[in-house]
Amino acid sequence: MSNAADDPHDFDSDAFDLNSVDEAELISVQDNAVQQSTLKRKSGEPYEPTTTKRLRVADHETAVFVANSTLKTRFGLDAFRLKQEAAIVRTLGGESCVVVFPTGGGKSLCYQVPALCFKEMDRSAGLRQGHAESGITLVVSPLIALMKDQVDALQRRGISAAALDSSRSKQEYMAIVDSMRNGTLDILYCAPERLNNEGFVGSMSNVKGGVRLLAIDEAHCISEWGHAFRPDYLKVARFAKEIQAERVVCLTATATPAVARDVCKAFGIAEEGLFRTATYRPNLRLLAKSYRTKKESHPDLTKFLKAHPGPTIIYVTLQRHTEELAQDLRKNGVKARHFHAGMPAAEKSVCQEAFMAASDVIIVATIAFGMGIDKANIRNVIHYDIPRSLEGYSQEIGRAGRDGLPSQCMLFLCAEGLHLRESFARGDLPSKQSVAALLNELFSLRPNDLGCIEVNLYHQAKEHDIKNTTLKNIYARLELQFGLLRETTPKYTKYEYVELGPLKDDNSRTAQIVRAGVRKAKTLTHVDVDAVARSSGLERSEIVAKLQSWHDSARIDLRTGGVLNMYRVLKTLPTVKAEKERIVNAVYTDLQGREQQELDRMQQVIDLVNGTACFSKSLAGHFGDMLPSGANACGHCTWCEMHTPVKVVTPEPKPFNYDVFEKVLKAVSERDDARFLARVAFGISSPRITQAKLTNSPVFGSMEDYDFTVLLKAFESACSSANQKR
Ligand SMILES: Nc1ncnc2c1ncn2[C@@H]1O[C@H](COP(=O)(O)OP(=O)(O)OP(=O)(O)O)[C@@H](O)[C@H]1O
Repeated sequence: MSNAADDPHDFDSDAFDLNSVDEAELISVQDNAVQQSTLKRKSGEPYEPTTTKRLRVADHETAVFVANSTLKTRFGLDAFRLKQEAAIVRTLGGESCVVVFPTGGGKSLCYQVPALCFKEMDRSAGLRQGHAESGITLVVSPLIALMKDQVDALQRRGISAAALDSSRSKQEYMAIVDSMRNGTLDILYCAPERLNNEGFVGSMSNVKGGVRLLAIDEAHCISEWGHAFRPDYLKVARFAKEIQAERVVCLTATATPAVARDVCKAFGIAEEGLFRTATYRPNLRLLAKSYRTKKESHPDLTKFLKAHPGPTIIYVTLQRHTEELAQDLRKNGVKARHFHAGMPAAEKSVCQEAFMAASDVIIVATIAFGMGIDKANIRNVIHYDIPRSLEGYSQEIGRAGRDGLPSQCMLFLCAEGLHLRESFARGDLPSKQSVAALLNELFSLRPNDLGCIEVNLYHQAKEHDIKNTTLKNIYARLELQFGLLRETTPKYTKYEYVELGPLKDDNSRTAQIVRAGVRKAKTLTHVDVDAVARSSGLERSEIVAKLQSWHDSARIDLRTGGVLNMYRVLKTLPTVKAEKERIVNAVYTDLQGREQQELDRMQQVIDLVNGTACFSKSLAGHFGDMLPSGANACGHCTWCEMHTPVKVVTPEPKPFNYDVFEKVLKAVSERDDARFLARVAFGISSPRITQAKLTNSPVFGSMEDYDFTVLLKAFESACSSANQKR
C-alpha cells in the first residue's frame, strides 16, 4: 500500500498543525502568571460540573421561552427539531448532556442557542453584573475547515464568534483574547490539540464570567472503544475540570450504546442527559453485492449508476483509486470526478462546488469527501471498498436522501477491498521491541530546567518504526494511565527569516538582544532561540514574540520548523527494569487490543450483509435502536428482497509459497523484527519500510493473499533461526 489513503484514524491531519504562528508561546507570555496556579487544581477524578460559578438553576419555563425566542430572533428558525429543545433546556438548567443526532440533524444549535441564552437568562434572573459577566461557550471541534464555516455563518447572523487556529495573525489572535477577557465574545471554537497548551488552559480558567458551556463536537472520539478514538480527546474531561466549565454538551452523529456510556461516564452525565434520535431512515435502501474481483464488478457499477441517476458519492479507500475509478467511469460514458484530501485546496473546492451545484455529478472520493457537505438530494452513496466500520458506513450513507426521497446505498464486497482494509487495521501495531526501545529511550531522558522532556515525534516514529498516530496514543497512555507525563505547549526548534524591512528602528532591549544573537547566512538569518534565551536571561517566549511582531509588521518573513513536543515530567521516570517492562507490557497489550478491535469492526460490516436478517434492522440494533414499532424488516434492503446472505467470495487458500517467501528474505537482509518482514510481504507500509524504500520493491505486497498471522509466524521462525546462527 504505497499509495496514500485518507488516514481513517485522523480527520484531515493537516487541520491540526500549529505551524506558522507560535501563538502557543504568545499566550503563555500573557498567562504565565495565572497558568501555574490553575494547573495546581488538576486532579484525576471524573469531571463534575462546577457549582462554584453556577448562580442559579434556570427555571424550566423561562428556559423554554428564552430558547424558543432566541431560535426565532437570532437564527430565524420557527421551531426546534428532534430533541433539540429538550437538550437545550436541560443545558440551560445547568446540567450536562450528550446529544446523538444524525449528520445534519441540527446538533450545532444545541450549543449555539444556549450560548446566546445565558445573557438573557442572567438578565431575567437579575444575576451577574451585565454583559461582560456572562462568560463564554467554548467549542472543541477537530475540523478547522468546519469551524471556520460555523464561525462565518454565526458572524453573518451578527453573533460574536471566533475560532482559534494556527492561521490567525498575532493581531487577530490578540483581538480574540481581548474579546474573551472583556466579555464580548460569545462562542469560541478550538481544536482538541489546543488543550495541550498550558497557557490556553490558564486563559480559559480566567475568562471573565467563566466558561458557561463546553461543547465537544465529534464526542465519540473520547471513547477508547469507539471507531475514531483520538488520544487528545481523552484529555477533554480533565480540561473541563481544570477550567471549571459549568456544564458540558457532547455531540456526535454515531455512538453505539457502549460509546455513549463511555462519553456519559467521562463527564458524569446521568442517563436522562442522553438525547438520542432514531437511526432508521426509511427512504434509504441498503443494498450489497459480492464479487470475486474488482474488475468483475466494474460493468455492474456502470449499470447501477445509469439505472439510478442523480448526485452520487462513490467511496473508495485509496486516494489513487479515486482518480483511476473516475477515469474508468468517464471512459464508460459516466460523468465522474474524483476527490481526496491530498488534492490542492483550489481543486478540492472546484470539485465540491460542482457537486453542490449540479444534479448529475458523480464523485469518486475517499472519506474526506462529505464532511460538512450539506446537499439534500444525494441519490446514491456507493461503497466500492468495504467501509472501516458500521459507524463509518452509517455516517457515510447518512449523506444520502436528506430530502426524504428514495435513495440507494450500495455496498460492493470484494476480497481486494477486504485486503486493503485489513492492511490498514494491521498497519498501526508496531512490534513489541519497537515499543520497548521507544520507552527505554524515553525513560532515560533527563528533564530540562523546566522539568520537561523534549521529543521529536517525527524522528521517533522513523527511528522506532511506529506510526505517528500510534506514537501519540502511547504518550497519551503514559500521561493518563500512568500519570508520568503531561503534554504541554510544543515548541519550534528552527526559526529563520528573510529581512524585508529595517529592523534597526526597533530599539527595545529584546530587539537588541535578538539582533545580536542571530547568525546570518546568504539569504536567511537563523535564530537559535534557546541559545539566545540562555545567554540573555530572556524568556524563550519573549524572543518568539519579538520575531513574530517583526513578521506581523512585514519587517521579516519568518519561517519556523522542527516541532518539538514537550512533556512535563510528573513522576520520576522508571529506572528499574521490572517496572519498565511492566509499562511496556501494558502499553503493548493495549495496542494489540486496538488492532483486534479494528479487525472486529471490519467483520461487523461483513456480518451485516452476510447475516440472515434485515440490514436496516441489524444496523439500527448496532446503535441500540430498533425499526419503528419494533418491526422485523424494512422491506427494501438486499436481505428483505432476496433472503440470501451476501457472502464474501474469498479466493481459495493457497499453499504456502516458499519461493516467494525466500525472495522477501533475500530482498530484506534484517532479521531483527518479524513484523517488519511480514509487513513488507503483506504490503503494509511503515516509517521504516518507507525509509528503506521497500514500497517500490517487487517483494512489497508479494504475499498479500496470505493470512497475515501465518506470515508473521513464518517470519518469526526465520528471524529466530537467523539469530541463533549468529
Ligand atoms: N430546528 C431547526 N429548524 C430548521 N433548520 C434547522 C434546525 N436545526 C438545524 N437546522 C439546520 O439544519 C442544518 C444542519 O444543522 P447542523 O449543521 O447543526 O447539523 P449537525 O447535526 O451539526 O450536522 P453534522 O453532523 O454534519 O455536523 C443547518 O442548515 C441548520 O441550520
